[in-house]
Amino acid sequence: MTAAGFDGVERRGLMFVLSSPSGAGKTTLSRMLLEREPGLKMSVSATTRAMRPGEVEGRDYYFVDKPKFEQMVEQGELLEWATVFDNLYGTPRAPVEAALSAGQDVLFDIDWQGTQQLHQKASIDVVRVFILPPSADDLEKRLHTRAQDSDEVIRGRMSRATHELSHWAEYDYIVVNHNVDDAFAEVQSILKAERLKRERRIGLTEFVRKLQRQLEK
Ligand SMILES: Nc1nc2c(ncn2[C@@H]2O[C@H](COP(=O)(O)OP(=O)(O)O)[C@@H](O)[C@H]2O)c(=O)[nH]1
Ligand SMILES: Nc1ncnc2c1ncn2[C@@H]1O[C@H](COP(=O)(O)OP(=O)(O)O)[C@@H](O)[C@H]1O
Repeated sequence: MTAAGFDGVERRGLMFVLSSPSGAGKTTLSRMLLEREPGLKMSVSATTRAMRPGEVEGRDYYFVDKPKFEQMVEQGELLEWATVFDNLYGTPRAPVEAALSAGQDVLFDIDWQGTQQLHQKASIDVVRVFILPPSADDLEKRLHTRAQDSDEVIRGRMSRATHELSHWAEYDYIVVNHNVDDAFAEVQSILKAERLKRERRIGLTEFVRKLQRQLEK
């Protein structure tokens, strides 16, 4: 699980989690991060929910039926899984392990239940970021603007938002998504700072020893 940083110091890969009430902007911010941050790979979840217009199999989700999802659970293929809005969602284990061992960081768009499970399994490698909408009105407007869910589904998502929101204090960082560029800059700063943390940079001892030898000459 190692990656060379830009300064050549080897470090462990990290698991970068974005959670929020539905519609607060996780998907938007994830796409921006993936475009601009080399070395970051998206964990594509499996879900039993229906595909939305514009979604692509294998890019947004692996769309599976319930028996297939249950089989994945039984065979230990999921790193974590949970029921959200009456559908099942889970993180396939193999791609995450492969990315981390190839020295990549992995980005997760998962809910608080999945975040808790990941944190129990790999706490020091998990960075948890919670995205808040500026107001309930903005959240509702964003769900309508996205225009991908029926009014009934949007009502369900709004009522679940209160529940998702109640878990905000379990996260390491909180970003309020007023303006997408500002929110993105904040999320990107968190990733950059976390990549520099001493305890992840397992190559530091060797690097500093080398510096000391150079100074002693
Ligand atoms: N625990 C868990 N939650 C997931 C996973 N994939 C997606 N979710 C969460 O499921 C919720 C619903 O996702 P989705 O149906 O795509 O709607 P969205 O909230 O508008 O993005 C969101 O809170 C996601 O973060 C997963 O693999 N595990
Ligand atoms: N800062 C923002 N201001 C206005 N609209 C936004 C902002 N961030 C995201 N949106 C829009 O809100 C809708 C929901 O965002 P999305 O990223 O799909 O949320 P989530 O993945 O959290 O459900 C999308 O139409 C997106 O373009």
